Amino acid sequence: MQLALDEARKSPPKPTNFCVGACLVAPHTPDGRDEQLLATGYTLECSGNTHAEQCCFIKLAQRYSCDEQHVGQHLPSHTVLYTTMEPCNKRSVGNLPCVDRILMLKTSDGMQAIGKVYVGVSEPDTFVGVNEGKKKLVQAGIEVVHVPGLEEEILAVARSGHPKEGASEQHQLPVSSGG
Ligand SMILES: Nc1nc(=O)c(N)c(NC[C@H](O)[C@H](O)[C@H](O)COP(=O)(O)O)[nH]1
Ligand SMILES: [Zn+2]
Repeated sequence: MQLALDEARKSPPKPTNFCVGACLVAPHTPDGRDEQLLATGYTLECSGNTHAEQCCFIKLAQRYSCDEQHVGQHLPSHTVLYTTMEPCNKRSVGNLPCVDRILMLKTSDGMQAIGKVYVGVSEPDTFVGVNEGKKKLVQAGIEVVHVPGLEEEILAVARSGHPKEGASEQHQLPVSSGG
């Protein structure tokens, strides 16, 4: 999760979303395959209003010269996604939520390419209320695991573009005395 947090710190702060970081990892296997970092991503890394998880998939699609929805065929089985904030389930108009992007990634034998998602924090209800995404992932057989211990740092980075608590009072314009 630390690597994902390091990625999140690279995201340009904005008041209208969170700075999130993600990475895709092929875990080591009993038959000796070493753990391998497949891709990293952070919010707004790729052009457009892109999310961290989405950037991982975009970069892999570029690497494999395929469409984003076919990236799954190039992923080893049981690929793991680390994301500092749980994948979104609702986006602004015209953007596919990251939960749906994860679910569409299938291996060549039709299995979910991503088998496990580690999240640093649940999504605060700042923008979209309750994020129902975890349920959809679990229903598809994807394990969602909360990694405790970095919540404060993750949220501080995520909100780095948001107005500071109480800041609004300091910048209130003096009320004109009419006239
Ligand atoms: N998991 C996750 N990764 C990200 O990279 C990111 N920026 C968010 N943020 C969630 C937040 O709810 C949405 O950013 C707002 O709802 C605005 O939605 P848009 O991003 O404009 O579609 N969540
Ligand atoms: Zn998202």
